[in-house]
Amino acid sequence: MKKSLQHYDISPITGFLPTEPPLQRLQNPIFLPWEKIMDDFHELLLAGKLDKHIQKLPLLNQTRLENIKEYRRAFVVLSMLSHGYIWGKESTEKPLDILPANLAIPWCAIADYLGLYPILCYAATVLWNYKPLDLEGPLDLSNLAILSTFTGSTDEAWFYLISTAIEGVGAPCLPAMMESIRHVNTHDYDRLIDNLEIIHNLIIKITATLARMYEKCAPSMFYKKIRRYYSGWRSASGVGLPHGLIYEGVDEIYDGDSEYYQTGIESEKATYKNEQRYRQYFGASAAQSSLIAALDVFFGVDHHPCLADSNSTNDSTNNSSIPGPQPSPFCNKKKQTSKFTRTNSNAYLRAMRLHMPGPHREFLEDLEHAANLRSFMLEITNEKDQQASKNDSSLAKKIKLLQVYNDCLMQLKLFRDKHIQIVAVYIINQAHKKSNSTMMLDETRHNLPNNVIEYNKNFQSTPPSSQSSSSSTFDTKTSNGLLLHQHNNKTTKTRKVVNGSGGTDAVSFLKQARNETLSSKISNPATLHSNNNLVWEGATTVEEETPLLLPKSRYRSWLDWFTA
Ligand code: HEM
Repeated sequence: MKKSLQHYDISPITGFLPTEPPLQRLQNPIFLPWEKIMDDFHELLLAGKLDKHIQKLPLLNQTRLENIKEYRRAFVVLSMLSHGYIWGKESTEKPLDILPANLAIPWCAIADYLGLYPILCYAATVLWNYKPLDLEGPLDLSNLAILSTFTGSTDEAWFYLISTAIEGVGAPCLPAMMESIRHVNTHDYDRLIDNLEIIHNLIIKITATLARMYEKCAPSMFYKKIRRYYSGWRSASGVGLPHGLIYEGVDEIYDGDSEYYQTGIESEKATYKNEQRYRQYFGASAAQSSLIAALDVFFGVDHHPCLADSNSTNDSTNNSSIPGPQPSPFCNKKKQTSKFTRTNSNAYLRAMRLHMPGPHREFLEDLEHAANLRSFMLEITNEKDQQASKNDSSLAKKIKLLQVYNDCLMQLKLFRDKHIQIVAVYIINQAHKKSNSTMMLDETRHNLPNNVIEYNKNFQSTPPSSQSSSSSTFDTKTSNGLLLHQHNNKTTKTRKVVNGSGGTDAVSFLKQARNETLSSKISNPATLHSNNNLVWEGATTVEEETPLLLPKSRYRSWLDWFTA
């Protein structure tokens, strides 16, 4: 890459976390009214008085913020205040759909400055929301504290800090990626292998950090108390914001952001047309982590459209959550116009990039162009009919390189496996517990946890992706086990989809991302012949863990695997 990591606001030491710890408080007395509410934030939420205090806030002039650290702190504060204001209501009350101007105006301006949307995001909860206990200490769980939370609980702090620690632990991946790109260009196999091994070990540490989620964040606490606060206002009819949110004083007529608008399904586009003053944004999600996205781009993991992209225009007709071997024609068409689709034609993941700080998003876009590892791997493994002795050193290096490349993908896949287990425990199981107990959908519609959307043939609302669902579609969905619960009888057909914070059909989407990681592995093209010679026969991608030097006949194609 031509530009340095620093150009993208990335540190070789701290990665996407800022080089200096985030500001704990805005010191300029002008901003005291914001910080004062933050001082009593949990208490005000608990007492149900946050909205009254917010309504009395003066409109502060955000142009008095002086540097990036202040802008980031202000963004964290306004994100917390705004989400507290919208989602802090008693569960029986309908959320307000207008954000008052004293929050909306500065929040939008600050978001603009940071290259973000005015909505809570990963940067606000994870990247700019921690303090190291010891300034000289490591950025890991032994040395991190949180700055702001909604509930004041250790569970919520831990939930954010796991991601902060992942960013800290995984930070050295970034210089190693840059090095690797250079070594691909110079065909320096040894150094390339060294750097890939570094990344491989770091992904193992990332997964180990993720697995510590269970230690201090209780699933029920997460599900019942924490999660509601970081919901967005897109596809939010189930939680009482069918049109989204009006940012008072910002846009009397909102004409929509074209890129964001492109990810909308037809019905939402109509909402934009008729209710132009409403904005709709996805809520916060660790899917907005630039680190995990960078690993995908670097290794060339292709993400395809899926059912979970209920916001993608083509997906309304595609009920399969299994990725096709190639991006759909829709995506190829989009590739010519959108800069986000080179390896990533999944509308939700693309939309998540729009919720990353501007420079980090720019980094991913440039990395899309610079990433050369996968094409290099395919190039060398596709060299056909190279015959060499078993001890040929260049062939041995190629085999080693292929092995370490595949091992990295395997670790990324194991990260996703662990993540899916966590989602099952923290969301799916919790949603099922909850729905088995009490819920009467039609009477308490907005009390529904925002991740369970129940579609019933007799209700007016229809599933986003299957308005003409046939029973076979329902059957396919039911095969997801925990994810979907289907109940059929003569008069009603109901299905429950457990959605992610972004409104996606969570487990199908996550499994797809996991499978796409695995299917990026490249089979070893070298076959050991009876004359003790290795023959390099040209590779295909593989979908299962396969030891090197297996005869090619033992590899299964994606199609075979799927059919099986
Ligand atoms: C209790 C902990 C967690 C839960 C319940 C959870 C839940 C989810 C859900 C439901 C999704 C689907 C999309 C969405 O709704 O946004 C998702 C996506 C994602 N999450 Fe998490 N998550 C958790 C922790 C983490 C952590 C710590 C990371 C690491 C930084 C992470 C990284 C991702 C990524 C990268 C995606 C996009 C899909 C993919 O690339 O595989 N998550 N998560």
